[in-house]
Amino acid sequence: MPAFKTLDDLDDGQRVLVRLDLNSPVEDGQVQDNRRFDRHAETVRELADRDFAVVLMAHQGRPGRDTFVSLEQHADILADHVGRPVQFVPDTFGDRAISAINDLDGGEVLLLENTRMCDEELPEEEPTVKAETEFVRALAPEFDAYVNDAYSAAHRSHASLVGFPLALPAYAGRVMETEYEANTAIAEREFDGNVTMVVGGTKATDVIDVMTALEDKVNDFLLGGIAGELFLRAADVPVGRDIEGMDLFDEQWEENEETIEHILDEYQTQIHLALDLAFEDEDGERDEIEVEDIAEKDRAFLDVGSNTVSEYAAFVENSEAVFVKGALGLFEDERFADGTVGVLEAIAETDCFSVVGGGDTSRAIEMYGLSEDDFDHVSIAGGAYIRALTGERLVGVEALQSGN
Ligand SMILES: Nc1ncnc2c1ncn2[C@@H]1O[C@H](COP(=O)(O)OP(=O)(O)OP(=O)(O)O)[C@@H](O)[C@H]1O
Ligand SMILES: O=C(O)[C@H](O)COP(=O)(O)O
Repeated sequence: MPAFKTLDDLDDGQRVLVRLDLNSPVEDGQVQDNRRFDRHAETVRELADRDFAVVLMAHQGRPGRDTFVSLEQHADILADHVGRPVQFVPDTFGDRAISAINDLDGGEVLLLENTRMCDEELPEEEPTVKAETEFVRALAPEFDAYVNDAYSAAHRSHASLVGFPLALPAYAGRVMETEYEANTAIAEREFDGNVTMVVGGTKATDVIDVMTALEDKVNDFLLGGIAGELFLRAADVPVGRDIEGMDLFDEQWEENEETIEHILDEYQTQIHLALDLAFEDEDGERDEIEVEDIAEKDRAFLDVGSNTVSEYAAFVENSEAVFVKGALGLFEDERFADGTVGVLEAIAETDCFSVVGGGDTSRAIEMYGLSEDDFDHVSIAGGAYIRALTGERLVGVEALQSGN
């Protein structure tokens, strides 16, 4: 059990400051609705129903990027999910924010402006330093308690995440609680049978870190995506050609070649590589080729093939627990979704303990009509999920734990 307090330990009707992670894709200035809103709405609704005056903090993007925008749109999207109005004030901790907080009654919800618009939020510093910022010192006296629900940002030592737990009694929100439990399961739980990990996606370094950290915990790694092709390359298969506009292979190969070759050599029996791969033929259709028939690096591969899916599905069926990190193909294009979706379907049909993580990969569940209920947990975390899998500590979680 996590050594942090939860909403069950909090008396109703108080004034609470709640950190969410509503960091979202932004297209042409429009904030895109996504699963983070839906998940956090549960925590917000519970607090409002219990008559708390609920003040929310969250971040969006990083200074200098197109995604660094106000949280005004987030308030409207969140209100739809919570089923209650969510007021918004374009201020982080100044007079306007304090006045809006003072005007808030029990059962009402207010969202403050993007925490990263406050200069003291971002530089990564020790919690004790963050607790002394004006940001924390101005807001904390307005509240009885601080709730952190932003598991997916818990790897950042920012003021809104690590400063407030030192200034107020601190509690974990419902998202924090469930994400923590599921994502640390691979490190902390003992499973009776086989533990399988599906690793794909575009980030070779992440995949390598996960495999190295979990070699004792995981019986079988099923590889796909760009990472899988880099491992095939290490096994002397001439693959890893980029599609136009993407530079996914050569740089990552140069950076990771030695480590990939070492891992392949060291953990041979645990590592399973694609048997066949899919590509786009001259007519724009999906076609497949056996890996052993690939003679030249003359085309880009965009998915694992159907024999690979069958083999990977068989591993899944014999597993006690399956963890997923990264997609097996370019699933956003329907022609190349078979690998990712086929393996997710196999997991959904099997009665194993399952966790699916990674912002992109978990999107495939929604896109292809799978039900989240068929998985034990679908994480809304990216960087924090990887860190949890590799056993790395999360400062935001530690700040909650040390306050108790
Ligand atoms: N063969 C391929 N060619 C091009 N893209 C691929 C291929 N295989 C997988 N991908 C892409 O990998 C992406 C997922 O990779 P990523 O490493 O970002 O994983 P994630 O765990 O879902 O995300 P994140 O870590 O960012 O939250 C998908 O968007 C998919 O299109
Ligand atoms: O979206 C995320 O993964 C988290 O909100 C962290 O965002 P960051 O990588 O910009 O700190």
